[in-house]
Amino acid sequence: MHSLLDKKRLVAFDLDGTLIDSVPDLAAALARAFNEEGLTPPSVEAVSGWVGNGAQVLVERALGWAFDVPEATLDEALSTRVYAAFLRHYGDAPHRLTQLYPGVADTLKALDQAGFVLILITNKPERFIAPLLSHFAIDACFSLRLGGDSLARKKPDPLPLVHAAAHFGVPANACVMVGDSRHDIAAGKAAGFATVALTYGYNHGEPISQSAPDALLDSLTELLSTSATPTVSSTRTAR
Ligand SMILES: O=C(O)COP(=O)(O)O
Ligand SMILES: [Mg+2]
Repeated sequence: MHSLLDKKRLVAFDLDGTLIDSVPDLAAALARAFNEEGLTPPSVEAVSGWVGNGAQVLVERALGWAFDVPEATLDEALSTRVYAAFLRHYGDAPHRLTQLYPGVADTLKALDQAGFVLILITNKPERFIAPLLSHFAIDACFSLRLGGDSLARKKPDPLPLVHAAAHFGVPANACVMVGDSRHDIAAGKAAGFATVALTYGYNHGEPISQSAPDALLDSLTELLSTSATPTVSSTRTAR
């Protein structure tokens, strides 16, 4: 196991950009919603820069781009309509193009078998969690699943993390947050969790190292390998 997991009991995982590469389906649903309004859909790459603060913010960022206006000045009726259409289209096809990142299923199973409490904390609406986890056959690993609308506040607020730790009676210093975006690392630090960042996900186009996580990994499988000898990734950790 990675040394960061020493004496840890609970590991919280982010979903989009950490366990699954979901942007192709998010972009496809957005494209359908935009087409219904006669709007030009954004590229998949643009969408990857807007993921991280939940579905509603994603739609607002996309509309802000389409009209070249600040999101706060968007027409409310249009935003509401496009958001509803996006939810409908995404719900129809949440895993047509989406893929599990390499090594994810085996890593989760190994951590589960090693006795860690595994939980999922995503900013995605809760309704999409179950179909995605069951499609990729990783649902049984998680003892708790929280979406962006499950509690009063979502990441970067620490509330879902604090809630999960309290739910299982695990002190924060025995918990780890694993994610791909600055919102995961900010929430983890604010909750008193150790933080692990993945370099391959979506972080608004910025290197996640800027968030100074406790560990920076290029693959989730590195959680299973001992880090007693510093690796290329772990030497980057402290910055
Ligand atoms: O829905 C989003 O914007 C991001 O979801 P995540 O928290 O699983 O990365
Ligand atoms: Mg993410």
